[in-house]
Amino acid sequence: MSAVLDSHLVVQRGAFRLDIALTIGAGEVVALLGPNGAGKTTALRALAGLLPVDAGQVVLGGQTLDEPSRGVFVPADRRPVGVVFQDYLLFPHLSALDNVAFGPRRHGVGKTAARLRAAALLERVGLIEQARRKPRQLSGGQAQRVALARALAVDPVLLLLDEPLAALDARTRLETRAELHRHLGEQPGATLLVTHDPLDALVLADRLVIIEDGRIVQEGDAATITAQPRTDYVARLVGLNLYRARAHGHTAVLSGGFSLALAEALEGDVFVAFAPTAVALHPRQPEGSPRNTWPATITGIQRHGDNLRVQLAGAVDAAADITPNAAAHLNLMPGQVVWAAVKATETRAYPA
Ligand SMILES: Nc1ncnc2c1ncn2[C@@H]1O[C@H](COP(=O)(O)OP(=O)(O)OP(=O)(O)O)[C@@H](O)[C@H]1O
Repeated sequence: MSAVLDSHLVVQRGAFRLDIALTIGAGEVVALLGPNGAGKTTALRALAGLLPVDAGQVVLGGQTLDEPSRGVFVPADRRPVGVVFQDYLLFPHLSALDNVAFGPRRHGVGKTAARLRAAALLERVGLIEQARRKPRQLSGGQAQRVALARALAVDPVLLLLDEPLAALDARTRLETRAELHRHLGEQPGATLLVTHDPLDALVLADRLVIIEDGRIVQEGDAATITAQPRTDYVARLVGLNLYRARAHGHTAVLSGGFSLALAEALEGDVFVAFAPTAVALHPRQPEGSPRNTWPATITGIQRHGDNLRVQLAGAVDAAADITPNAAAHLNLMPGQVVWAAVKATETRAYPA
């Protein structure tokens, strides 16, 4: 796959430094994920041309848009880039149609042609009936679709989506996510999606790029990342308990000194991971089983889908998912001490 976007973004903002290489192919959707303050918005603004890079370069479709060492900088409104911001930023005084026609008009398209193009795009996102409405007369999901139509109206070589579903309620989000998936499938250019939501990333993106503190910590397809997370943030993202340890054969010694029995034999520095559903809770130490067991204090209990997620502090800090039925049996409460157990066969270990 040839790269449509070929960039190395170096941006210094006070003490924070973003330094990432980002390449996206034709028709490819990449999700940029990371904790608060990791630099996602900074990367997006640099690509949009709202913030120049301090070093590196942005090359899009073979055209250099930003390269400080050569004195090249193409401003935002002359870049073939469409942006959907988190809060949509539609012009409140313009109709849905004129909001969508705005981009083509700025790119020099005549009024009639721009409005025809806008109507075709509103048709495509299923909003032609609402074409004359002002943004305040649209629902959140409809405004999101107008924002997408507006971003697509300039035939972007690069489409940037900043938390495009964040403002929607759960139900609308589900429908809009599926619809967005369909539109992104038809988008011939490169797409970068910035999100906090792992589900958005898994549904919408071909590849995930995870950044922490301005650096890429892991990238790849969802299956690879889910199977082998390499940081705490990534582990929480994919819903796993993750530990650094030193392995010797079937035993891994965690940094706190606790020994875990592993299913596979390894040597040296490793990651050990297991799912919260693999952690069983018992009122007393379970007897005569080949399990890893340790006493733990309950520090929190939250709803998690149909189950309860129990946070445990102890020799191994972990999250455990248990059914409401099991929780009622155990009469679980924060502060209570229970025994946690994980079978060796439920653990996954891989070299660090
Ligand atoms: N104008 C600024 N001047 C100095 N530092 C800034 C400025 N804007 C942002 N930063 C810093 O840059 C870092 C990255 O911020 P950025 O908004 O890119 O992160 P983010 O990953 O988008 O976070 P969030 O998920 O919270 O939106 C943060 O540490 C932030 O404090």
